[in-house]
Formats: sequence, structure tokens, C-alpha cells
Amino acid sequence: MHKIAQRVRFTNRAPILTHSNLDQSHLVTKFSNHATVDTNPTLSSYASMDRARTVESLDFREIANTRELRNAFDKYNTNPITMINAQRSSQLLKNIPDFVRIVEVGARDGLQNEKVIVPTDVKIELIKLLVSSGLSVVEATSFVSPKWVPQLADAKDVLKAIQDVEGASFPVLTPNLKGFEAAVAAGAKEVAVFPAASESFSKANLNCGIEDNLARCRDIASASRSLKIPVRGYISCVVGCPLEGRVAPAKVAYVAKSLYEMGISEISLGDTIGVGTPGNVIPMLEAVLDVVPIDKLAVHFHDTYGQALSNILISLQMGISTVDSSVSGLGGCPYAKGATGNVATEDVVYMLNGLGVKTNVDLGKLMLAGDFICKHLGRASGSNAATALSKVTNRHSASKLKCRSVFPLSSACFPSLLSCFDYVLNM
Ligand SMILES: CC(C)(COP(=O)([O-])OP(=O)([O-])OC[C@H]1O[C@@H](n2cnc3c(N)ncnc32)[C@H](O)[C@@H]1OP(=O)([O-])[O-])[C@@H](O)C(=O)NCCC(=O)NCCSC(=O)C[C@@](C)(O)CC(=O)[O-]
Repeated sequence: MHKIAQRVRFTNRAPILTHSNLDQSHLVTKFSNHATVDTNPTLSSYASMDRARTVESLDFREIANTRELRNAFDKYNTNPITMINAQRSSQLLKNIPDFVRIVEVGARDGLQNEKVIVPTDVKIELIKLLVSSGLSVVEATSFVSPKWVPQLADAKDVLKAIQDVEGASFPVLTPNLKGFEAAVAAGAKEVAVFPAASESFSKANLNCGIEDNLARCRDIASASRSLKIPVRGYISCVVGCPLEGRVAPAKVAYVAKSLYEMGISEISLGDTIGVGTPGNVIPMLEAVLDVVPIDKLAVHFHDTYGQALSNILISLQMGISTVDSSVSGLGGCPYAKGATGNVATEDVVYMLNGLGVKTNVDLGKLMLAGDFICKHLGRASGSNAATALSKVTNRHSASKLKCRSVFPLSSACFPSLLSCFDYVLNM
């Protein structure tokens, strides 16, 4: 706990407001159509400043961009102001960042394990839909051997087709210099290397051991430096390996420190087979935090055992503010037998909305992207939140059809009623 408290200084939280720069009337205006700010004078001045700061950073449209989603959300979550009061008074939640950056990995990690080849134009459309939901980092593909991952053999075509898409960055995986050079030639502006913390998994996934692979990462890091291309580093198997079992935190810290020292811009800690629980994730994070600053870290949880959201929550409590996830919970590594999908982005956004944490992601639009790819793959969404919320919107859709048959005269007579369904209409 002591370690956690010490690390708060590394977080990217907004500066604390003081009495002099706090303007509550502005905050009331911003929220006035939904809730009023409680100006209860009995609150301590610090508590009220902290609450107001959070309100200021929270854009209600993100919590519920459509009426249906908002109603579904409000039904079980107290209004944001009350929620924030409760949240900020809780010691357990006080380290949670005000903003979480989501790295969407659905188009790469999500699809790489699919047996049936997804057409290139479907991948491109998925990426565009993800960007339109507000996601600012959408991992696009991998420049790996097509013999090893046939699904991503069209990497060059995918990356070239999204060169003009604005609003997001599109990192790609590169396992060696050959992949790095091909990625740069296709227009990559960000790449990612992916060592493992387990020797056996490194050999299974990359056909070389940890040290040899770190040497490849070093080559990529130095080649990228002159081109000013940021390199992300994933570490696979940070708590467990499908071949070796439990992985010691010291091994993860060793790989993380090596990546940090070679100038890797961000290190994403991957629970590749989803065996982590807060019980083994906390010691792993503590070991890594001893050697890498918190603002360089991200977490990447697969949800094989349904533990991903708890692990994300604990990571946020420790001050991490970048989270990887995959739309509709797609995913799995072809070289990690039994590993299922990544945590679903919709579930992460829903949880963060509930915590009053800003993400800039529009949940309704994200669900459209999830719907699109699930329909294409012919399977149900792996997101609990998307499944539950789409039942709500479907119910509204059905009742709207009923309304139209009961009131056949003109939909214009019932503008306010119909506006309730505009989200459904737009689908
Ligand atoms: C690293 C290699 C290439 C070594 O594979 P290798 O067989 O040892 O490579 P090689 O150097 O001996 O070359 C063999 C052939 O591959 C070609 N080749 C060589 N490199 C490339 C390249 N970059 N792009 C395209 N082709 C390449 C090379 O040209 C040659 O072609 P051939 O002469 O036989 O026609 C292979 O093991 C590989 O591609 N592995 C990638 C596996 C992979 O993508 N796994 C999934 C991603 S990791 C993951 O999902 C975990 C993560 C990141 O999400 C985190 C988490 O979930 O925890």
C-alpha cells in the first residue's frame, strides 16, 4: 500500500484546483440540464474542490450519448454528481486517473486468431468505425510472417487504405527489422515489438528466446529513432504462460526494464492467457513499477477467466491510465492455446463511465463497430455491456414499431416520442 501511495506522483492527473481558480458557477452551467451541483457548505473545502474538478473534466455526452443508453445507464448508476461525491470520498478510488486512454486492438489482436480469412475491406471498414467512435489509438495489423499468421497477410493493403483516416494513430506489430521496414514502406507511423516474459512462449510465438528477441527489439528501436517513429512494447505472459505456468514478477520486470532502457515509448503488460487475478497482478505491477515510471505503462488483459475488469480496476487504482481492449471482446493469440478474447472495449468504457472517468469514446458508436464485425464473423458479441444495452435499444425499436401502428397518422405528431428512438433509427 505504501508503494502504491508513493507512486501517485507519477500519475497524469489534472492539477488540483485551489479556491482562487475554482469557479463552481461554470460547473453548474455545464451540468445544469441534468443535475445540480450540491453546494452543501458542510462539505470540507478540499472535498468540494476535488469533486468540482472532476465534474469539470467530465463530459456527460460521453456517459450516455443517446437517450436509450443514458436511460439504461442511469437506471442502475446514481447520477454523476452523487456518484462523484461518493467516489471522491472513497480512499479506494482516489488514485484512479481522470482520463483513460484506450488502445483498441480488435483489428489486430482481435482478428489474428480467426481461422476464416476476413476480407481486407471488412478490416478497413471496422477500423473506420472504431475511429468514428472516438478511439484515438486503433492498432491496425501486424507485419509478421504470413506463414505464421495467415489472417494478417494483407497488412500492407490495410495500412495503405487507412492512410487518410484522421483522428487516430494506427500502430502495427513488427517482430523484426524485415517487418519494421515493410511497415514503414506501407506508411506506418507507430510500431510495436512484442517480447515475452516466458522463454518457452517466446520460442513458440517468435521462434527465438527472450534475449535474442530483445536484440531484435533493440534493432527496431534504433532504426525507428532516426525516423522518429514511436515504438510500443508488449510483454506477453506477464502472470502466466501456457507452457511454463506461473511467471515470476522479476522476469516481467527484467523485460520491462530492458524495453525502457532501449527507449520504448510505452510498455503494455499482457496477460496473454487471461489467468491473472488482482492477487497476482498487483505483485507483478509492483515489480514493474520499481523499474519503469507509471506513465510509460499500459495493461492488456484477456478475459479467459472473467477477471479482466477486476484487473483493470486494480491497475487504475495503482495509477495506470492506458488500457488495451478489443471491440466485442474479440481476440486470442494463435500461439497461446486456450486463450480467449481480450477484454471487450464496450465493457471497459461502461465501467469507466460508471467511475466518471473520461475516455472520449462514444459507447453507441462503439457498439455499431462491434455489431458490424460480429455480424460479419457470424457470432454474438463477447461484451456483456453491449449485449445488455442492445437488448434495451432493441426493446425501444420494437415499441417504436408498435407506436407507429397504433398512431399511423403521422410520426410528426409525436416528435418527442420519436426522438427517443433516434439512436435506433440511425442504426
Ligand atoms: C518472427 C517470425 C517472423 C520468425 O519466424 P521464422 O520462421 O523464425 O523467420 P525466418 O527469419 O526464418 O524467416 C522465415 C520466413 O518468414 C519470412 N519473414 C520473416 N520475417 C517476416 C516478417 N516480419 N514479415 C513477413 N515475412 C517474414 C522470411 O522472409 C522467410 O520467408 P521464406 O523465405 O520462407 O518465404 C515469426 O515467428 C512470426 O511472424 N511470428 C509472429 C507471431 C505472431 O504474430 N503472434 C501473435 C502476436 S503476439 C500476441 O498476440 C500477444 C500480444 C502482443 O497481443 C500481447 C498479449 O496478448 O499478451
